[in-house]
Amino acid sequence: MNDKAATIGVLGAGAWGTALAQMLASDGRKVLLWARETELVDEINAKRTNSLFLPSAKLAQSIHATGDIADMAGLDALLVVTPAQHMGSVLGSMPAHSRDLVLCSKGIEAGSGRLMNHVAQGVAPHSAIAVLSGPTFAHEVAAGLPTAVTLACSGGEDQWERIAPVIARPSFRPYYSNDVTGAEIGGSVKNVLAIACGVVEGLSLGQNARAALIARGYVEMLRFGEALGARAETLAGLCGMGDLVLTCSSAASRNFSLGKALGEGGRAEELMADRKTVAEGAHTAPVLVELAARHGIAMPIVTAVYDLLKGDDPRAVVSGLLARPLRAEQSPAG
Ligand SMILES: NC(=O)c1ccc[n+]([C@@H]2O[C@H](COP(=O)([O-])OP(=O)(O)OC[C@H]3O[C@@H](n4cnc5c(N)ncnc54)[C@H](O)[C@@H]3O)[C@@H](O)[C@H]2O)c1
Ligand SMILES: O=P(O)(O)OC[C@H](O)CO
Repeated sequence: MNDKAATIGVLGAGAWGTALAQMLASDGRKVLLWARETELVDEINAKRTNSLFLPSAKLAQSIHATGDIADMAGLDALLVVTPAQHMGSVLGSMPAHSRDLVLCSKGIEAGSGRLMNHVAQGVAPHSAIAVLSGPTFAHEVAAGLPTAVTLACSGGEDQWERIAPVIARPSFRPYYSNDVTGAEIGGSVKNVLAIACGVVEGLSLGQNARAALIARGYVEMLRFGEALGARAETLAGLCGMGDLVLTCSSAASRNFSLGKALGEGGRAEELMADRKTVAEGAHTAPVLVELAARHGIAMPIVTAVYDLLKGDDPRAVVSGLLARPLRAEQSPAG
């Protein structure tokens, strides 16, 4: 595939899909953007805005929106940017084709416990899967601010050489990895930890507590990742530690802000019902707790987030975390 001639599309016109389309179109390249909402297709094509999910951006002329997923079928490369729980159904509704699928969602499928690359490979067996993940607030990428990501390619360096030039831009810099599992686990686990950091903020527990939570949460990410075959060096990179630092320190994160509202006394059910945007950590926490139990891995912070989402009192959950037995920092018991 010649990178200038490669045709590219984005599946999903939430904040992140729209920002990625804008980034890809920043050099004038044509980008086809599939939106689930009919009114959004019309708005993007007529007004060059996405008032539902990314109101801050004025979209490039070379982005064309479609509501017909069959239009995406013949493209060389597709960035898949649906909420994690809907990736299987959206990809499954598209005609089969052999192409590069770059997965940009961060989550684990509830019920099956599958990572997104397994979900995608199940419904699109002829595609070559890659995972794009890292510290990436959509509004900053749409504004052209400098951003670096991990681009983990299941097809190794051949796939990287094919897709990196199609995706990279002067202010959007992918780094190569072949650790697809690590790239996915970093992005999925950090969302749950960001909720925990938001709770710390909502309860006014201070900066020390937040730093402790980031460091101890990272140990949980490492422990879980290594059990599932991720490499520690991947989790130390952009898609793990990089994204953890971003999301755990900014109220611009939907996960952090959900946690903050929980810490301030909001009820999880009501907070979730009011949202039109996705806070993936709330969907990932229950399945992560299940997987951790299945693999015999201690994840006390992830479990605490799960308890909070079930409606437990935040102060009681924090007291429970602090009351655990004292142990060595590297203890597998958490
Ligand atoms: N927003 C960011 O800054 C950002 C950055 C990196 C990764 N991500 C990840 O990208 C993924 C998409 O997030 P987003 O921020 O673009 O979403 P969003 O919260 O802005 O928008 C919600 C999206 O969910 C879609 N949706 C709702 N119900 C659906 C259904 N039943 N079937 C299919 N789609 C449905 C909507 O069409 C819309 O695209 C998530 O996994 C998220 O973690 C987001
Ligand atoms: O707003 P959040 O919490 O979904 O985070 C967005 C991105 O994942 C940050 O990298």
